[in-house]
Amino acid sequence: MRTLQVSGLTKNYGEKKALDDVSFQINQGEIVGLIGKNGAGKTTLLNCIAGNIFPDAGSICFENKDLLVNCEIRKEFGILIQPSFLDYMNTYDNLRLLQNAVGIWDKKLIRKQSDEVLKIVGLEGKGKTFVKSFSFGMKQRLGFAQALLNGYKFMILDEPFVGLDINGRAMVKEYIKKIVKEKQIGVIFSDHNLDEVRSLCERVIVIKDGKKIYDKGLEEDGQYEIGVESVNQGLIQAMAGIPGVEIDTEKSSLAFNNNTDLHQVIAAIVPHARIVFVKSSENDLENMLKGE
Ligand SMILES: Nc1ncnc2c1ncn2[C@@H]1O[C@H](COP(=O)(O)OP(=O)(O)OP(=O)(O)O)[C@@H](O)[C@H]1O
Repeated sequence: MRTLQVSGLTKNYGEKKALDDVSFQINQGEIVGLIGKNGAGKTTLLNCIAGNIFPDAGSICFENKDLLVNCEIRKEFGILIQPSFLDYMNTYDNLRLLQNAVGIWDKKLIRKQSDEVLKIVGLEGKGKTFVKSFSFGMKQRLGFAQALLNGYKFMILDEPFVGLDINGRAMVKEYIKKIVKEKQIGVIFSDHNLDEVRSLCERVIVIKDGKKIYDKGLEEDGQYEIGVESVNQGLIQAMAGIPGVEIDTEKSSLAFNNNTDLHQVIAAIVPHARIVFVKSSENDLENMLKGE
């Protein structure tokens, strides 16, 4: 299993604790969004995983191998963190350097792979253009192309949508979903916008002041639980007509998420059982981010 395991990650910059005992796991085929306000520690965390920063404590393992020792594993990671290019080289040459770094020297293969990723990111025909003439958004697209080139096993993307227009954002999202499905790689990406994150992933990690304060699947957000005095046959039959409602007879409760209409469920319960409580974790995440 290609699992990324981050344990007890801590990084200080002098007195400043940029990361404080952060632990989580990302499985293959999983896209995880990393959210937090400015200065929360997102880039530091991604840089530690990418090997650009050495943590003060903790471990990062991939496929059960310690990444802090086996650095070469990262050659097969697609990384987009503050993309940097050699401005005096053209697009092809910038991509070629990365391919050479992972041991690809075959010129035909290099050109084929480069043309493929340039097409994906909408820079088709720009292979011979010097990078210094690129706009910020075009550089961001090229940065994503670089990440795609080496993203065989895992992808680390720091604010991949910054500077991209609507088409660019849609392209990045579509392609991330596609490769995750096809190659079953894991992806962690950071962003400030919860809607953007929701549209791409199923799980969100929130960090605040270097600490992980939230780590849940988005489907767990917006859950309802209704307690009843007792679960009877009439209630079971009534709930059978409403998709998404799970009945726990032992706890005398019903659980469903916000895809199911709360009022419809309550109306269906009332003729059969007395409601004891209604609990909602609706939009925990949204509330938490507002409260930051
Ligand atoms: N090289 C550094 N030297 C000193 N402090 C640093 C350094 N890099 C980051 N920091 C501090 O560490 C904390 C975390 O920074 P980081 O860049 O990881 O946050 P972030 O969540 O990525 O922020 P943003 O959303 O603004 O990009 C911040 O307080 C920042 O000022």
